[in-house]
Amino acid sequence: MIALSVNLNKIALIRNSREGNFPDVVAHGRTCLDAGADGITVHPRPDQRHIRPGDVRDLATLCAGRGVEFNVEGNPFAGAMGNYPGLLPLVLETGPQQCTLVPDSNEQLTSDHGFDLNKDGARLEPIIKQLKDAGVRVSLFMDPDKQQISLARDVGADRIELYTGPYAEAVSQQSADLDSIFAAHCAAAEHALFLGLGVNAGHDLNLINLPRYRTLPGLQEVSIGHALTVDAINMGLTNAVAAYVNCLAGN
Ligand SMILES: CC(=O)[C@@H](O)[C@H](O)COP(=O)(O)O
Ligand SMILES: NCC(=O)COP(=O)(O)O
Repeated sequence: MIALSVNLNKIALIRNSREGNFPDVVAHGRTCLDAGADGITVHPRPDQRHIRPGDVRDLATLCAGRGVEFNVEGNPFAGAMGNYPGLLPLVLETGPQQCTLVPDSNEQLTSDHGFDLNKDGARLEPIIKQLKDAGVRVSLFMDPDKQQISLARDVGADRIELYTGPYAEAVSQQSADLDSIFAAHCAAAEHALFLGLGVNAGHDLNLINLPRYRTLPGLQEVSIGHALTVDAINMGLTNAVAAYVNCLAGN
């Protein structure tokens, strides 16, 4: 079974376009879980363009109460900004089951690459240890590069999350490179499994590109937000979550 973790960033983005709490991010998280999602993902960014620290606290409480996985993503090097305390303090305070470390700069529109662990491995290692000592599973956002994935194991990660943006783009463009891109993801996943790492995946996955991606060897979890939120506009959130659950089950 491949777990579906629904990313609520885009619900928060709409909420932040007005004063007040509409739509309510926690209520939408509850609806996703009621509809069959296995967990919730958020990616707080220092500029608080969508998820705010208070959302992380409230969703941690929701997920703990439901006994489901809470996955907090972000850049561990970004530091505090305003009332954003920095990823590590927020994760250590809220105790999610999983923290996915992502090498984003504050200026990025969205995540667009995995870690270069030749560059960042040494400073990630103590952060990973601190998170694991606190009982938080650590996943690293990675490109499908076997040498880099070996380094992910060496710095102590539990899992990798394969960055699926280029795969999704190749599907949407009907690119001639699609088969080789997916083959590289499969080889990367096999390598991670061989090293004892778990395999997650995410970014721009949708109902069109997921049927193939779900066949990735050993895939444990996908986190999906943008496309699922757009689908929810058309079909409703409960139906959208159910569609993704069915798709992951191969139906
Ligand atoms: C790591 C990843 O691929 C997603 O978390 C993505 O970065 C979503 O973040 P935004 O919703 O800010 O684009
Ligand atoms: N980790 C990927 C994620 O949480 C969702 O990304 P997207 O579906 O919003 O592109």
